Amino acid sequence: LVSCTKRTKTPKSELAVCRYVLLLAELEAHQDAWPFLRPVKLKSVPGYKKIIKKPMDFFTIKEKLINNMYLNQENFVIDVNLVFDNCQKFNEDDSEIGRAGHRMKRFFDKRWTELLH
Ligand SMILES: Cn1cc(C(=O)NCCN2CCCC2)ccc1=O
Repeated sequence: LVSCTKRTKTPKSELAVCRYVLLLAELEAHQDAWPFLRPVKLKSVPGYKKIIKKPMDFFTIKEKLINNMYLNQENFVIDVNLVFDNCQKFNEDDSEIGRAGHRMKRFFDKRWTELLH
């Protein structure tokens, strides 16, 4: 993984990876992150496997980040939004996990915009 703490000038793409690492750490530390920290256990959540075609979670995103699988920033945002879109598809808005998903999405959108400027 790039050294995010190195003070020398790093190429644009390495700065982007640092932005993702920082943002992902903030998502994982959020109090409403608990439903999204690990892959949903397909055996213990009835219907999830059938309804959600592309499961995604913060831990999987971190793995992909560490294995340098995000060639451009769009793919990182696509996976983060997949977490929230899956959540909205599977959970009622007025449910514990549904509300957590909306709060996490609002938080992400705000921080992503702030980090871009
Ligand atoms: C995102 N999402 C997550 C779940 C879920 O059950 N997550 C496990 C929550 N664990 C319980 C103890 C520790 C964390 C179900 C539906 C869904 O859309």
